[in-house]
Amino acid sequence: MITSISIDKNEILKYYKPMAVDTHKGIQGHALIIGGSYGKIGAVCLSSKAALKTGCGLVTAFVPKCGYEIVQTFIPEVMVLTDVKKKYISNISFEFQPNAIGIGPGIGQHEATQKTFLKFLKTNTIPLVIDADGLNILSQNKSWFLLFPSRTILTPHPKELERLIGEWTSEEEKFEKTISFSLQYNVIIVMKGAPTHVIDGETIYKNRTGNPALATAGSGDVLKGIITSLLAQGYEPLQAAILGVYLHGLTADIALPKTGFQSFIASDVIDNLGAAFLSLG
Ligand SMILES: NC(=O)C1=CN([C@@H]2O[C@H](COP(=O)(O)OP(=O)(O)OC[C@H]3O[C@@H](n4cnc5c(N)ncnc54)[C@H](OP(=O)(O)O)[C@@H]3O)[C@@H](O)[C@H]2O)[C@@H](O)CC1
Ligand SMILES: Nc1ncnc2c1ncn2[C@@H]1O[C@H](COP(=O)(O)OP(=O)(O)O)[C@@H](O)[C@H]1O
Ligand SMILES: [Mg+2]
Repeated sequence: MITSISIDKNEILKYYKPMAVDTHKGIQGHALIIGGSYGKIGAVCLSSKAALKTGCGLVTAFVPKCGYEIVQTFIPEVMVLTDVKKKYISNISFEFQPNAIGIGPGIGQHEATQKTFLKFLKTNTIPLVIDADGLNILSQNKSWFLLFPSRTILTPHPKELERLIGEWTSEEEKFEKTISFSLQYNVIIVMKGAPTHVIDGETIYKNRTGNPALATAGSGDVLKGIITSLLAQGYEPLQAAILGVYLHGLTADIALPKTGFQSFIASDVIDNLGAAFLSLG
């Protein structure tokens, strides 16, 4: 039976954990953001900065070599690992244990990237968020769906969703197909849109924050960083998805009187995360 729940402040306060007084960066969670390709390193910069500004203690970005100085300069608080290739990722490898991994922003669909993504999926056991070209690669290789770790979070926009589940002819059918996908693979689907819905099997969570100011390049990359950060901090995957979309939308609601719809950009999401957290009390 389908259940519908609103994502509002009441719902969020069931999950939200203020930071403990005696915490330190070592227990605040370490997020790994894997992505980027020549011309799309910005997606990783936005995602990584959003992850740090959402409260995880450490963030590492894994990018092709051309991204090294870009990420280090954009956000020195983030650590950077590089692939052997200059313009795209060909061999995902890291020698530490992150608490959550977000993969996909700006990663492209180079054949070598697809290969290393498959190898990564076969061995990875760390909580995972997949976005953007990570989803597009999967859509081209549907047998890989069986490799999702249980409770993986997928964050498709409508076009990415269509590539994953196929076309729909009505809103009702879109929800039916997304629910079936979530049940079949035991994944949580953040169906981005206006508004965004989080689908966990037959439970549909409808977000109540956000506005058209979010229709701007990179705002999904930022959302992915926020959700990965919450996952790294120990939130359950469903809680991380719900709290993430709520905070993301709230930043746009808070900023709107200052920026208007048109001049709000993805960095404004990041800049308003502090105010969004403060509004939770
Ligand atoms: N600064 C950077 O480095 C940035 C890097 N980025 C990276 O670029 C990569 C490609 O990502 P992408 O989403 O731009 O391309 P893609 O998957 O072809 O989808 C585009 C098509 O989807 C549709 N569509 C989208 N939203 C929709 C909606 N709400 N409602 C309905 N339809 C919607 C729309 O289709 P149309 O309506 O035109 O048919 C549109 O043409 C990815 O890795 C990402 O991380 C970007 O994040 C930007 C900043
Ligand atoms: N009109 C709108 N109202 C509310 N949220 C929106 C609107 N348009 C876009 N968004 C949000 O902005 C984000 C866009 O994500 P995405 O398309 O992946 O952007 P990008 O790939 O450029 O980072 C999603 O979270 C989506 O829900
Ligand atoms: Mg996107």
